[in-house]
Amino acid sequence: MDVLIVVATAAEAGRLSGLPLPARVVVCGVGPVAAALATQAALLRGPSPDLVISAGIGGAYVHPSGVEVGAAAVASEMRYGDLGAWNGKDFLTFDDLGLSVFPDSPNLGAPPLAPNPGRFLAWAGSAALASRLGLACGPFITVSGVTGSNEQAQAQLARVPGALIEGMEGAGVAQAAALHGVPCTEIRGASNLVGPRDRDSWQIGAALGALRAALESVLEMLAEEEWAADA
Ligand SMILES: O=C(O)c1cccc(C(=O)CC[C@H]2O[C@@H](n3cnc4c(=O)[nH]cnc43)[C@H](O)[C@@H]2O)c1
Repeated sequence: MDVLIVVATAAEAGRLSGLPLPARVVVCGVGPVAAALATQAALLRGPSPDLVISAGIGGAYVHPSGVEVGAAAVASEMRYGDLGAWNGKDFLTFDDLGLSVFPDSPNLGAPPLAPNPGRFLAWAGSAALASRLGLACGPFITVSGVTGSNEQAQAQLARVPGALIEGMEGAGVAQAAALHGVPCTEIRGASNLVGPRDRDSWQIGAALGALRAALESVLEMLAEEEWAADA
C-alpha cells in the first residue's frame, strides 16, 4: 500500500526519516490552508497513493477518555473546529448555517464527495488499526489558531463530544484527499493539553517519539495484504 504522509514542519519530518517504505513524507507548513494546498499539489504531482495520513504533534482534549500527553492517537474523523460563524458567544457550524453541501462541480473532475465539507470521515480501517496498536481512536479537530483557554476547549468538546486531539492541519489534508477520492486518516502524538497556553509544559520530544512509533507500526501493518481491501 502506497502511503503519503503530510506533516506541518521539518522537525516532524526529520523525526520520521527512515520510515519503512513505501511512504512519502510531504512538509506542508502550519495551518489548514497550507495543509490542503500542499496535499493537493502532492496528489496532483502523483503518483496517487492508496492512503493519505496527516501526521504530527497535537493538543490532547482533557476528559475521562482523553489521551495523555506523550501518547499517540488515531482519528475517526477530521473536523474543522473554527470554520463557521460566531453569533455572540455561540459558534454556528456549517451544518447550522446550511453550508454543508459540497458543490457538485463538474469542473473539479472528482466524484460527488461527503456532503459536509466541515467534517471528513477517516479511512475505514482507522479504528481497527488503532485497536491493533492499542491506541485511542476518536474525533480530531482542526483549528486555525491554537486553543488558549479552558472555556474554548470546553466549547469545542461540547460541539464535538469525545474529541481527542486538536491540530491545525488534519481537516485540510482530508479535504484535499477527498477531492482526489483518496482515503485519509490522521495520527498525532499529544505534545500538550488543550487549554491555557503553557508553552513550557509542552512535551514535543515525547509526542514525536510516540508519533514515530505509531507510524512505524502503521506502515508495517499496512504492508500486510488484508488492509489493502479497506483503502
Ligand atoms: O505558543 C507558542 O509559543 C508556540 C510556539 C511554537 C509552535 C506553536 C504551535 O502552536 C505549533 C502548532 C503546530 O503544532 C500542532 N499543535 C500542537 N499542539 C496543538 C494544539 O494544542 N492545538 C492545535 N495545534 C497544535 C499543530 O498541528 C501545528 O502544526 C506555538
